[in-house]
Amino acid sequence: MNIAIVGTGYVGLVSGTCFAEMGIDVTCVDIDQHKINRLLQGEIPIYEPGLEDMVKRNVKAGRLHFTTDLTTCLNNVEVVFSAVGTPPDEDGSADLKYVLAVAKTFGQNIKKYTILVTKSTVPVGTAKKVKATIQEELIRRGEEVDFDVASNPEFLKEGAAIKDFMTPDRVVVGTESERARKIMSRLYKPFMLSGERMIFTDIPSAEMIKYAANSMLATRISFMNDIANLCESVGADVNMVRKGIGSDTRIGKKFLYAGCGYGGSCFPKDVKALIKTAEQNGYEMKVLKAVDEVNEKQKQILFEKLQKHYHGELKGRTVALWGLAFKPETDDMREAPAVVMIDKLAAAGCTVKVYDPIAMDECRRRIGDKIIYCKDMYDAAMDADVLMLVTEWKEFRVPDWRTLRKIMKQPLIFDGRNIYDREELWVNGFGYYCIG
Ligand SMILES: NC(=O)c1ccc[n+]([C@@H]2O[C@H](COP(=O)([O-])OP(=O)(O)OC[C@H]3O[C@@H](n4cnc5c(N)ncnc54)[C@H](O)[C@@H]3O)[C@@H](O)[C@H]2O)c1
Ligand SMILES: O=c1ccn([C@@H]2O[C@H](COP(=O)(O)OP(=O)(O)O[C@H]3O[C@H](CO)[C@@H](O)[C@H](O)[C@H]3O)[C@@H](O)[C@H]2O)c(=O)[nH]1
Repeated sequence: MNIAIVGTGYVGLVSGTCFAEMGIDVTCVDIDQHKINRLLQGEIPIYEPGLEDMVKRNVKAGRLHFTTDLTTCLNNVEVVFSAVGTPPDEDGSADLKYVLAVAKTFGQNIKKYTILVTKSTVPVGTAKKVKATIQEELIRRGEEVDFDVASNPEFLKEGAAIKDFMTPDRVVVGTESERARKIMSRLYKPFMLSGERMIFTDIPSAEMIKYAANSMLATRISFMNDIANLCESVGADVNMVRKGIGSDTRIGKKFLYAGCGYGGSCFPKDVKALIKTAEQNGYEMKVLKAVDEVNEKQKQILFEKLQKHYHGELKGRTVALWGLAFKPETDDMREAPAVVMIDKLAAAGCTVKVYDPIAMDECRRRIGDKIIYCKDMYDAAMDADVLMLVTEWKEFRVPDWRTLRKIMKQPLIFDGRNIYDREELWVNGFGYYCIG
């Protein structure tokens, strides 16, 4: 089977490579010539554990190709996945210009039955717009070519993307034709231990499932952040509360970790987009508005604690920041809490020394030279008044407390992900603040 995947970002490159791993012939297409050139030279433009080896293996096996030319490869494929970005518009709604541009090229060039599958996260009603765009182009050409559209939202998490794609909890496919459904079943068969994890729906439901899933997960996080803040006021321990409620199987253990806010390219934008979709349909998503508001505040909470500790006198302090990426195992800094923290610290007149195992280059690209980039975690902590942990990379979990106490100006830690043991830090002579 031959397929094309348009958009060679986190979703497109991972999905394409995983399909190729299953023996499918995949052409990955991107308009970014620089990105495609790098891929053609064997360079992987993003950091995702395990991806580089898998890309190389499949390129070598002749099953994975890269191009900027969607037009030509359309002649040879049965299915085209659209995995382009859907960034937030100024008003918070999803910007569909890239999705519709792909639909246009598809309509202008298909010569035989092909399915255009939207993998990007798009609001309900997008498939209709995609279909109308293709039909318009076919009318313009004066030709009739059979095609289908389908919705196949992606649920992978960055940092665990390959595992998530290879062994998905479920694959959701919204279709409106039996022919498309059969082809999609065949395509995903290698990933299914049993057919039960393949969920076929109508297209609007598939589009909604993606937003509802992300919104539910974001809701759990904001709820736990609210609980953590209350725990602090009443003298309860949020980690114990998490264990206590998570062991109720109706609640479950995952996505209950309090912290300095959720970031990334998905939760913040998808929560906002769903609020907007509701508004456009005359409905108010009260819960989600609160989820978003709690998260915006939560990203500032460590800074507020720091301000309180120093009675508002932050000017001239040196702060070491451990972690820049929005979560461990990725170089992605989109909507990362670290960005908010850096802005606040810099505006307050602090010197900020940062270290992240993978996201240093990405940070330089985004933030430039207003902060100091350090060669390792201890270099960042050297002569710092305070150490702030924002991203819970594994290498930060068991630091050498004795060394830290020696090299820091003051032994003071603000833990934005609750990874350290309060008692252990006190025994080692550190001042310790966490979430909750
Ligand atoms: N990042 C994630 O973890 C994740 C997970 C699930 C779903 N999603 C959704 O998937 C979509 C893609 O996300 P991403 O993080 O991979 O985005 P990304 O920004 O990493 O990649 C998008 C790619 O699309 C390319 N592109 C844009 N227009 C194009 C066109 N007309 N033709 C060819 N290429 C084009 C861009 O150059 C870019 O390389 C979004 O809708 C996102 O919400 C993302
Ligand atoms: O208990 C938790 C779990 C996560 N987070 C934060 O939430 C954000 C998002 O984390 P995660 O969901 O692991 O990463 P993403 O790659 O953004 O994945 C989400 O967004 C993707 C894009 O839509 C979906 O495909 C995934 O299913 C969904 O988990 C990060 O800042 C985490 O630090 C918490 O604060 N507490």
